[in-house]
Amino acid sequence: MKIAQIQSHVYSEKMENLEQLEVRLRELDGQKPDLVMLGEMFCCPYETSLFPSYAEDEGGPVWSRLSSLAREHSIYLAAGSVSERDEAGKVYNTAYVFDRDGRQIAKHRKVHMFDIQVEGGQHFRESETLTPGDACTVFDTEFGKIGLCICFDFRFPELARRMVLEGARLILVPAAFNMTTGPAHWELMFRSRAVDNQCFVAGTSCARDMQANYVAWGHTLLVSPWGDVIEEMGEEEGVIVNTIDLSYADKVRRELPLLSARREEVYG
Ligand SMILES: O=C(O)CCC(=O)C(=O)O
Repeated sequence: MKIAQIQSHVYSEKMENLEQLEVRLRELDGQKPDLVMLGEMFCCPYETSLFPSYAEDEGGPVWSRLSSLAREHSIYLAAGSVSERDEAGKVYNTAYVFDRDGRQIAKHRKVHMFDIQVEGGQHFRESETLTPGDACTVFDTEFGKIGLCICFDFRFPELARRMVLEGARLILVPAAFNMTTGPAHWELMFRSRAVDNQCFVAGTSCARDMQANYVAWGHTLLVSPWGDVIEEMGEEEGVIVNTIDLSYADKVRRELPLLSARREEVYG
């Protein structure tokens, strides 16, 4: 499976982000990626006050464009996350995945709200304007099952474990760590989840913008089921493309049988 991760700049003009994505996808065509992945809130500046005004219904203009792009390029498009509004007017941080025909095959609403207050560091309160989702998301592809969650969700090992128990051998995490938690926990978290769950993990961030209200850490990365960083970017815009074989997760699980040796009765 060839996976491309796009670390893009976030423009405040929503549709400009889609235009840039189109350019990137055309550039990527020659490499024939199977799955293309984007960062968290890739078409909305990461600010709680902006989430409601950027929000669209499922099926709205951004959704439709993403679906068409997946079909035109014949790719699985894990379209980072976007701001979604439901019929009741509630707003969610939502990740959609489209298949090669542009059909939506997965939808994950961020379950854990990113409400933190680090003394002398990052403050953020997603719950000011967002509503949490309440589901664990795993979807099927021609390569097997893939798990999906959003940024802060991945700090909760229980969620990743559940995805893996439901068959995921790759977990996609559109994310946006910051200048406080990025250097401390970004790579550590991805490598820990990969090692514990013996699966590939792909974390895709937007590029760093020092002018933005919330400064993203960047460092889009891909980690193997053995915990090796296959590739990690810096903070700039760009794309990484890697070929992975999900059956490698089976090999690691056979050789170092952690998942099968669990003792649920002891853990309670
Ligand atoms: O967990 C972190 O440090 C960052 C989380 C975050 O930025 C998010 O959930 O969007």
